[in-house]
Amino acid sequence: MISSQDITGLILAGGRGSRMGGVDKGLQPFKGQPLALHALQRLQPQVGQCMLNANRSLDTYQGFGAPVHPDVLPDYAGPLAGFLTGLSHCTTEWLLTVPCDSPCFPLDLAQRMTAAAQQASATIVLAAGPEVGRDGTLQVRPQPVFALLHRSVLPSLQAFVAAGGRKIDAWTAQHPQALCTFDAPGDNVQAFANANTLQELMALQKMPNTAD
Ligand SMILES: Nc1nc2c(ncn2[C@@H]2O[C@H](COP(=O)(O)OP(=O)(O)OP(=O)(O)O)[C@@H](O)[C@H]2O)c(=O)[nH]1
Ligand SMILES: [Mg+2]
Repeated sequence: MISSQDITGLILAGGRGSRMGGVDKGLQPFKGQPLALHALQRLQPQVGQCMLNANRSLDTYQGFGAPVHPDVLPDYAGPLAGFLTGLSHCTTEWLLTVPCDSPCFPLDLAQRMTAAAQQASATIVLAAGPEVGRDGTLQVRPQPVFALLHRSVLPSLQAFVAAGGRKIDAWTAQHPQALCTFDAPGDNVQAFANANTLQELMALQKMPNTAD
């Protein structure tokens, strides 16, 4: 069994936030506290230790009480740059990533992701969960910024990004991987709701079933 102590949680807060007008998204308030702090507090009880990946306002992120690491790659290379940064600083067997802008993620994320890793003997597990499709219906889709990565995949990720690779699925496809689906009865259909714009963030705050 994989113990929670074998997992380092990583909050991804290193993006441009362009759809939010270029603000530092992790610092935008959600229910009275910064999004990234909210995500950190939701992940901390699930794992042995946590760290934050951010590229701006590093002093503010430092104040959240977990180590802060800016991207090891320049120029906002995307979420894989966050994965690479996290794996580069990870001293546990596993790294579990969550984005800062989906503050309602499952409280049993780590437990179910590690169970999926063991069941499939996978070195990479991606979450899958409901999302509102273009036709307005809920569809279960991969949520690839929610990733459980075994530390052994670091050299492969280094090589992939060094060759210019930026797409998460193109990289994960190179490894034994599993999908962990969060669509059981009782699972929150809003668990992976994502605030990319200020309007989406306001809507997320007003949703009734997003409380901890
Ligand atoms: N470290 C790092 N993380 C990133 C980067 N780009 C996106 N992310 C993170 O990946 C997750 C998903 O990002 P998006 O919401 O698609 O992108 P964003 O940059 O936050 O916002 P947009 O610029 O509006 O796309 C978020 O947690 C981001 O913080 C990057 O260049 N570096
Ligand atoms: Mg997003």
